[in-house]
Amino acid sequence: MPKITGARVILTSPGRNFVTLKIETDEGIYGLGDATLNGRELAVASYLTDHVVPCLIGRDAHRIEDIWQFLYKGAYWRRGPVTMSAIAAVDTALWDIKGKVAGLPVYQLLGGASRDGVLVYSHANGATLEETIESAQRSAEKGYKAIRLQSGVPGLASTYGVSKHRDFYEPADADLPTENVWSTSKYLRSVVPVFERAREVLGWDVHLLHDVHHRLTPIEAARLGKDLEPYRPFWIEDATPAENQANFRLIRQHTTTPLAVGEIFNSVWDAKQLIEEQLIDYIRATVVHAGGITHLRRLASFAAMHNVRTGCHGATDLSPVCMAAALHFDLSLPNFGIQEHMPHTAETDAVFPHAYTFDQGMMHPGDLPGLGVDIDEELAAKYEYKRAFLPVNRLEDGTMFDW
Ligand SMILES: O=C(O)[C@@H](O)[C@H](O)[C@H](O)CO
Ligand SMILES: [Mg+2]
Repeated sequence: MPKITGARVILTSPGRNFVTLKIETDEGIYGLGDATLNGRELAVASYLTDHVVPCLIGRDAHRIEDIWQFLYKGAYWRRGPVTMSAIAAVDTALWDIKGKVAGLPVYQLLGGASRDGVLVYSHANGATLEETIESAQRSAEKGYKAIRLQSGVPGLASTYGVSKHRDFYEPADADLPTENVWSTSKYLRSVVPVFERAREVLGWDVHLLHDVHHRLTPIEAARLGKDLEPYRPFWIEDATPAENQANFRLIRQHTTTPLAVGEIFNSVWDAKQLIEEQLIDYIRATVVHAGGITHLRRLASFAAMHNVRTGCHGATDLSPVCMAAALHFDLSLPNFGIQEHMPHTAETDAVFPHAYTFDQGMMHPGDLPGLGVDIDEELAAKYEYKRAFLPVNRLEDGTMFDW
């Protein structure tokens, strides 16, 4: 059995912050886990270094489930994004080690491939409708079969999903939170024209998605869902905040537009009612924020019983280590739906060399033993951690709102 001899946190910021856990064993094999919690990175780093690493030394690295239960039950204070991201990093690193010891890619340990490749969706952004459509056309030319459309809202200076950099949306770049201004009525008027134009230009063979980013009330979301029905969106995401899971009942009663939620969830318990009552179609939880591969499998199995498929979060606030883990998970899962794909910068890819590939709108985790992703520690050390926040949002009268 591989015995854990050391574990440490590696901070790096090749354009944005990433937290990585590296677990070493006496057999010279090591594993990696992503522990990045966008905007709160150091909290997870400390949780790992100060409270988790000392408990790992000397343990059998093969006992993934037991270590998961030890960290979850042993914390006493259960769940929450910091705790669950820390547990996820350990869990992911242990799957990586198990794969390397077995000489098999992680998806083989999860039951083997359930499909040839993983359908991914890209981001199309633009300050105006026309810019967004052009961005979507570039995605289609790259081979994407599914595209998320986010467009600037006429009358609002800036909004979620719209970037100053062409085709690349990266919100967490401010030393203190940037303040955006929001108007629901202006937004609601702007969405349908984007979908209408996208169908005219891109046709019907491509899946179109949209992220509402928790900004509507249930009745407003119901209206948007109905208005978008003629354009057959693949989903609308985070239509309303989900702390109160019953919120989704109202949306569901009014529209057949598929609903996705859960990138900010960290546990199966965050989605219990949503799944049991079949209030959603896609669950967005992913490896790093939802307790690792071990917990995400549990969530996906539960979802499968209620016709809910997965649609893992895959923005650039998750490192290539999480992306690799998500792809192994996606490939193996019977009730996989879609995977978000927001390519990392060349700087990030150089710090995290990886075996996963993109071809014609599909991704594959590759066949290297373990996760097939590494970290170049020398290069990583060149990019120092830099404090960064996500933006906040206020209504036009100054009221604090959901971002
Ligand atoms: O669906 C998404 O990719 C987004 O909601 C981002 O992950 C979020 O804004 C944090 O950067
Ligand atoms: Mg989202």
